[in-house]
Amino acid sequence: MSTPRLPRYDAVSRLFDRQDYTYLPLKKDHASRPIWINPENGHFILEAFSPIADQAQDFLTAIAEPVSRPAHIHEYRLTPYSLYAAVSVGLETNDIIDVLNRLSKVPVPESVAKLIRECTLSYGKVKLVLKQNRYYVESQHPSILQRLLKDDVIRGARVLDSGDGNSGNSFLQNKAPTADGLKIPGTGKKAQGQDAEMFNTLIELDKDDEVGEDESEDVHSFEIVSAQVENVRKRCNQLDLPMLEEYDFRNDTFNPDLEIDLKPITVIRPYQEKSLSKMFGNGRARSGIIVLPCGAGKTLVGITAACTVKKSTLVLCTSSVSVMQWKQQFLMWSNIKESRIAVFTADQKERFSGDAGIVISTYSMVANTRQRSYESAKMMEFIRSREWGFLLLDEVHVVPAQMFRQVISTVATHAKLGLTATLVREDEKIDDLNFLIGPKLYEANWMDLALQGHIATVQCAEVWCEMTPEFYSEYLRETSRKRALLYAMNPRKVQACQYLIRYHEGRGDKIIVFSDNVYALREYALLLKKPFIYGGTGQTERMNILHQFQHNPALNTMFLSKVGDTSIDLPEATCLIQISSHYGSRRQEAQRLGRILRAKRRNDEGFNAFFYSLVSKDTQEMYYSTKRQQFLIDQGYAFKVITHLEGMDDMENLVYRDKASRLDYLHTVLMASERRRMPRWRTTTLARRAAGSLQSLSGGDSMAYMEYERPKAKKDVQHPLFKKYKKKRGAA
Ligand SMILES: Nc1ncnc2c1ncn2[C@@H]1O[C@H](COP(=O)(O)OP(=O)(O)OP(=O)(O)O)[C@@H](O)[C@H]1O
Repeated sequence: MSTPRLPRYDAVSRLFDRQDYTYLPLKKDHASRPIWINPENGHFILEAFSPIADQAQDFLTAIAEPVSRPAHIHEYRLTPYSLYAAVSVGLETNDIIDVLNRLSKVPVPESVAKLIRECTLSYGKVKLVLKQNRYYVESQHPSILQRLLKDDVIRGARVLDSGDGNSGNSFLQNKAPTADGLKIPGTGKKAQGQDAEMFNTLIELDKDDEVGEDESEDVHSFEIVSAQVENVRKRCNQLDLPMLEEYDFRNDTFNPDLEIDLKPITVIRPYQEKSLSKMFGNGRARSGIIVLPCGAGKTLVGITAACTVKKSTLVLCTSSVSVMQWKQQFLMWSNIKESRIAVFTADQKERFSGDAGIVISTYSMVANTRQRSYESAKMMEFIRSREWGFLLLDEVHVVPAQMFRQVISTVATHAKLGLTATLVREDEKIDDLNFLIGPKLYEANWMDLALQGHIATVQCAEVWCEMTPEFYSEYLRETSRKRALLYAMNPRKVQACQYLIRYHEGRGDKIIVFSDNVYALREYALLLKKPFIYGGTGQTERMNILHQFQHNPALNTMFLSKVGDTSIDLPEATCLIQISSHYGSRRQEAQRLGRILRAKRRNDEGFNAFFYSLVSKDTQEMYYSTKRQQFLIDQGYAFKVITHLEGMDDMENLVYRDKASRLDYLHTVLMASERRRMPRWRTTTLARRAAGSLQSLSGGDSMAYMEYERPKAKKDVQHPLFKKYKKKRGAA
């Protein structure tokens, strides 16, 4: 091996310190290649302005985790999970290294190639397939099955007389099913064609050799006892041979078919098609997670997947409001008969007619292990006693891993699809999803969808509001609990809110003002004479306000607590103002932005939606605000900082203009805090209490909404390859 060249030292070298990679030999034609590879940490930098950036982006999203994707330069990170996902959508070790080499300005560093080889050689080689209600461990590589059968646990789980004429001494040999006859657009030949095209352009692969490989080769398998599936899965993970889960739904004659198709008028969008092609690319249903921005139509993706599988489907959502929305969307997009859809919530316990159907419920209803009403217990028996073709899991990022385990062990299902907008990766619970549901199959780029007009273009701004001297001196004196109250109620912030509402109402916008703090929500709304909705608002009043907001031109602003973060589809809204928020939740920030991404007017010429975050200057809120924005910044949003709102101080009827009224107001705020007239509202406490009260009002009990500090990794749930990888990184 040749010795590595040393960095070239020049005038700017000191700025790069250990990140000086000028020693890496640039290829002659590097200018036409779009990727830089960091040999030390497996990060890729993509020049998003390159003519082949689109193809490169497709490829990088398939093999790596997007870290940050602003307009011109994108950053991706290679991880064992991302490589696991790459293999699960059909990419092979050599393809990955070859394509990377084609796209890279420098030869693929050996450290990176080694990681790819280590993580992918064994991944995807073993599949768990449920055929006619029997579980098979399947592989195209007999040697791998032999290796598995040397393991006591796996050998013990094997069915020795499978009853199909096979003695169990030799592997059952059969043909892998072909992808023909698959109906959803983009998952059949066309999607494979697109993939093939990309590969051909990039690596000039021989199509016959590579693309159709899976369809022509023999596969080998052995049957395992269904009660041992979980143990075998665990054991395979420990042996660095994780099993991919696939459902051969077209050959499943055991489970009755469900009559469901997309309506002819339903046209799915290209990115929805692409995400589904990752799931159904080889004619079977792969379990995994699809990540699409808020408002990009995850519901239709889930419905199209259900229309493809055409077997009994269980849909789980976070609240009873979502349950009703899913039902309505199934009826809107597909031709399913209403009698075939059943709803299972605290208020409704229906069953579908016929032998196949859809049940829509909440995670908490299905995971609940407490004493249940007679009706609920019967409904659970109905769910438990049958085999489900497809399990659709909505908003997987807010559901604790324990709840998933409960659900997954309760429901016998062949394929699982998780849907989410923000897969926050450093949370251990999110990591668990990879193995509880499956790998991430697809993640869309927010900016691309905005450019194509599928979601709105949003101008984001952080408005810095000076604390008034009275509030600030109180702030400096107080404990952190009261501090949070003071920066939320800062009179300059109230004024900014008043000003922005007036300005945007004047432009014809419909405005939602968000506050996590119910006390602040009420006070602001009452002062500015606008309606507000929070957990305690009755259903009739809530519906009335939402209806007025949508249809009454005289009502253009409403205040919403965190009950409005999800499950509220208000395409009329074009402007968001956030006055108080969870202290560091990037996820919540993204979900709030999601409320305006679906703006009806998004395709009007020059249309922009607006997202303002009001922050009290020189307080802790500034730190939390910066932290919250990180996810959106990584998606390419730029937050402008506004330090002065032009004309605000001269505005007619500006609240708290004089010192006396501000002192009065301060007194009221402090008194309110003392008397505990409001919910205890230190942010962490509020979050915990809200999980018990506000969410239960909307049927979302037990949802985890807070973002947690990264907990210590639990040894037993961590994939060994990941451990290995971490160890190596630590040692490096
Ligand atoms: N292919 C399509 N054609 C027309 N309209 C679509 C299509 N896909 C989605 N929509 C519309 O886009 C809007 C947003 O869809 P949906 O509510 O499923 O988004 P979402 O991704 O679930 O958002 P969130 O994460 O905020 O819940 C809906 O009004 C839906 O009807």
